Amino acid sequence: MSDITKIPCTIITGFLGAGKTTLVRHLLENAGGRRLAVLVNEFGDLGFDGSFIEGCGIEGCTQEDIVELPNGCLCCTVADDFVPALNALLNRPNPPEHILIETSGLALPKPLVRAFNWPDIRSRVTVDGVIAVVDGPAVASGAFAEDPNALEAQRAADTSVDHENPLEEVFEDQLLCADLILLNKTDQMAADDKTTVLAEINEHLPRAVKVIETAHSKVDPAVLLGLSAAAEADLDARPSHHETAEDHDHDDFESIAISVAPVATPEALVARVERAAQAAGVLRIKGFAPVDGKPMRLVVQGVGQRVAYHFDRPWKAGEAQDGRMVVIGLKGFDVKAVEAALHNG
Ligand SMILES: Nc1nc2c(ncn2[C@@H]2O[C@H](COP(=O)(O)OP(=O)(O)OP(=O)(O)O)[C@@H](O)[C@H]2O)c(=O)[nH]1
Repeated sequence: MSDITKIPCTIITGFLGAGKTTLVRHLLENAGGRRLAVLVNEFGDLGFDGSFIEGCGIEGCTQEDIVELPNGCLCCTVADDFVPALNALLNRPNPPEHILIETSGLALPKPLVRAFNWPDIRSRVTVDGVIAVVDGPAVASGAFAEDPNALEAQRAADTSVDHENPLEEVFEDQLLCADLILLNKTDQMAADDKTTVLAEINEHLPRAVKVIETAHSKVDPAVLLGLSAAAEADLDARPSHHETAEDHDHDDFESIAISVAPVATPEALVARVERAAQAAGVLRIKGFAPVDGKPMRLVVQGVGQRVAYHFDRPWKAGEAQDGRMVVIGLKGFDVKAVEAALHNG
């Protein structure tokens, strides 16, 4: 059980585009008066999810409650970024009652959980629970399944290779560390697919972990917060492909930011992003752009081949109306094709 004098932290993990930011927003909107703070970590170099959450307009949620840790992997920058950011939250005159940590979709959660044993913070915080958000349709489409041909080729080249593809490895690590799993985007899944995906998730789990089906990450906060898992004291129950932060680098993935010019209509940018998403190795595209004659900022994001858009907020006075898209992909993804698609349509 967790110590009630420690501030509970919930780690939200889940692959790129699974619905983590949507979940954080939902929890903030339904905090029921509880003082929440959010630490957001990004893989790409554009602080982004934080800006989505900041723009939420949720009552009681101020800019200082959202702390962004851009550029990289939380678990690898524990001393430099994570511990100081957490300490800054804890040292506030009115510290949060519960902290949500949204990890990058490519982060492995276990090293982050381990970081809660750092002397600086160990007596002050505890991991209340690790929540893994699963992109149901992506799993159903085989996005994380191992490619038998690739595996065979890898094995032939290197007998030490014990795992499948890097996507499956990250996906598995996130499930293996979870105290609770959200099977999300069920609004886009047929009943058969749900059964298959639930079976696939269960296959990966080393222990009994509850799976909740959700659409748009909607789940009662009372179910998610207050699990009292004290995960940092329970690391052995959470096997991982990478047991230490040193043991994992991010060589498997890379990201770039690309400037985009103002567009005439949202559909014009959506069409470009759809084409860019077809380039080999692309996993996630998201960003914003100005639309001719519109006072609002257009947000466009793609997960796999599915692209969505909305206007999130008015451009601020004096803010440069520069369009930028962040593209995350497997190492060596076809950057030229992505640039051509985003620039020329
Ligand atoms: N149809 C459907 N769309 C969803 C659902 N949950 C999230 N989305 C959409 O999926 C996209 C990605 O959602 P996010 O919440 O940004 O996902 P994320 O896990 O934070 O993404 P990264 O931070 O890039 O890893 C957005 O366009 C969401 O609106 C869902 O349950 N159903």
